[in-house]
This record gives sequence, C-alpha cells and structure tokens, in this order.
Amino acid sequence: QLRRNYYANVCPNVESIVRNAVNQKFQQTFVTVPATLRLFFHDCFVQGCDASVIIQSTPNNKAEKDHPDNLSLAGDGFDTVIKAKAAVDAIPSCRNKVSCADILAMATRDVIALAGGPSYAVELGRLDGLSSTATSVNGKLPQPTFNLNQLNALFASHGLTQADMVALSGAHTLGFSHCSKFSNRIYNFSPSRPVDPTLNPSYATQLQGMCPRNVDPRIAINMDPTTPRTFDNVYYKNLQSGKGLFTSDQVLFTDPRSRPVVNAWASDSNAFNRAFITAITKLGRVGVKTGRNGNIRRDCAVFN
Ligand code: HEM
Ligand SMILES: [Ca+2]
Ligand SMILES: [Ca+2]
Repeated sequence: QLRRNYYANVCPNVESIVRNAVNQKFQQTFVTVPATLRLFFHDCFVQGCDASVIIQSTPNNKAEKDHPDNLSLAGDGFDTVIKAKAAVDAIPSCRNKVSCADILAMATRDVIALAGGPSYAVELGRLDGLSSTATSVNGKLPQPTFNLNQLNALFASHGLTQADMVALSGAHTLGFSHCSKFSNRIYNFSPSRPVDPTLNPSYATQLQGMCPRNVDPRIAINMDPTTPRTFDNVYYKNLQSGKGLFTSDQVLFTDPRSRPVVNAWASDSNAFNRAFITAITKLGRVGVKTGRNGNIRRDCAVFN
C-alpha cells in the first residue's frame, strides 16, 4: 500500500525539504551517509520500517537502540532524521503530517545518491511504530560471522531473496567497522590457523596493523579499503580479491551459490545498481505499519 507521491496533497515539497536537510548534514560530515543507510536497515529488520530504532530509552523502557547490536549505529544517522523532521515541520502544512519512518526512507535514498550511488523513486506511506524494546532486537539482525545459510534464512524471513541479500550487502561499499567485529578473522580463526584462509594475506596483515590486539575499542576502519566514500560496485571486486571484511561479506564469494552474482556485479555496475534499487525498495516494504498499528510521531525519538 506504499506509493510514490503519498504526500502530494498535504506536503507536496516533502522530498525536496528532506533532500535539502540531508545535503546540509552531508556538508558537515560524510558520516551521515553510512550512518543513515545502516540505520534504515536496522530499522526495517526489527518490527518493520517504522522508525522504532530511533526511539530513545526511558527509565521504564530499554529501547531498540540500546541493544548491543545497535550500539554501534553512528549518532549522525539519528541526527539526520531529526534534522530533516525539523525542516519538514517548519512548513506549516507539513507539520506532523510526515512519518519519521518515511523521512528515514527518503534520507536513505538521498545519502546513497550523495555518495555516487543510484537515484530511485522512494515509496512512502509508512506510519511510525508504537513500540521499541531492546529485547525485540534479539536474533533479528545478521551477525558478521554468519554463513550463507544463516544470511539467506534471515533475509528470507522478510521476503528478501539471496540476490536481494547480496545486493544489500553492497552497502558495505561505504562506512566503518570497529576492530572487534572481525578480529576473530585476523587473530584466532582456528587453533591451527590464526588467520582466516579466505582473507587476502596482505590485506590480513594490513588489518592487523590497523587493529592490533587490545586496540582501543573506539577505533573503526573503512569497510571498503579501495573506495570507502563512494557507493559503487568495488565491494564485489574486493570480494573477488579476498578483501571482504566480515565472514558474512567474504562468504558471498567463497560459497558457490552466490559467487556467480558477485562476479556479475563486480563487472557490471549498472546491473548492481538495478539490483540494489530492487532490493532496497523491497527492504522499505518490510513490516509497514498502517491504520491503528502506527501514528505520526511529533518527536521521532519519543512516542506521542
Ligand atoms: C548481510 C548481513 C550484514 C551484516 C552481518 C552486517 C554487519 C555489519 C557490521 C558488523 C558493521 C560494523 C559496525 C561497527 O562496528 O560499527 C556494519 C556496518 C555497516 N553496515 Fe552492515 N551488515 C549487513 C548488512 C547490511 C545491509 C543490508 C546494509 C544496508 C543496506 C548495511 C549497511 C551498513 C553500513 C552503511 C555500515 C557502516 C556504518 C557506519 O559507517 O556507521 N549492512 N554492518
Ligand atoms: Ca523498525
Ligand atoms: Ca566503495
């Protein structure tokens, strides 16, 4: 029931208002790009795309964002949505008419384009969710140690195919990871082999240099060592040369079931862009709230 131009009557300029706010935030920091994109993913996979991830904890409720899997969500993603919401609400006819979930979907579309990725028409009409609990996150987000079966099963539970999963993983063409998320691959992979054999040996050495044992837990490194600030298909080329940062990245190339599509997108960026648009549009439809299941929040971080 989502559609383009959902706000045509109440707030016809909503897309340009959001785009301007996102542009402004982008001028201040590039981090807004990966932060917003990952925030959208973590929102949609827990209770659907309903801005439940943006809710702040209260003394009575530990919210999603304080679950361990969400603690590494960068603050600039939340701030992008809050800023865009303020810009929308500054227009009298738009005030409290546009959901935070839709603002996050629009901002995500905009940051992808700002980083050089494909532009696409975004579907709108989501309501904001009425609950957000840390416990509801358990088991809902993929872990960097996942194999292909685990990745496929989790994505399939939201109606996403293996191809959608591989395309969406291409989001790791941007952004940062903390060392702890992959240190098992460079220090204690197995008793006989400390380094994951699917990891390119010189990349492994580089990673050990950037992430020494007992590194400051705040240190984060680029996930795409080649073009960390460009949304492109270099992610798939990296996988071909053993430079996938997580097990869940590299497995897309090592597993013969997904390798063909990795090879296809490594050599054809238009094909990747098309697949990514299909996949992120499907992601945006996950668990959408309508009617009495949701509302439009006045403050994206607080229930009305
Ligand atoms: C396929 C399974 C996935 C796994 C296992 C996974 C796991 C991770 C992990 C562990 C990090 C590093 C977090 C940190 O240490 O700060 C990360 C970062 C990131 N992920 Fe994923 N992710 C997956 C899929 C996705 C999808 C589908 C998207 C979006 C469409 C996405 C977007 C991002 C982005 C943009 C970052 C960088 C965040 C930043 O720089 O702030 N990931 N992911
Ligand atoms: Ca959600
Ligand atoms: Ca890149």
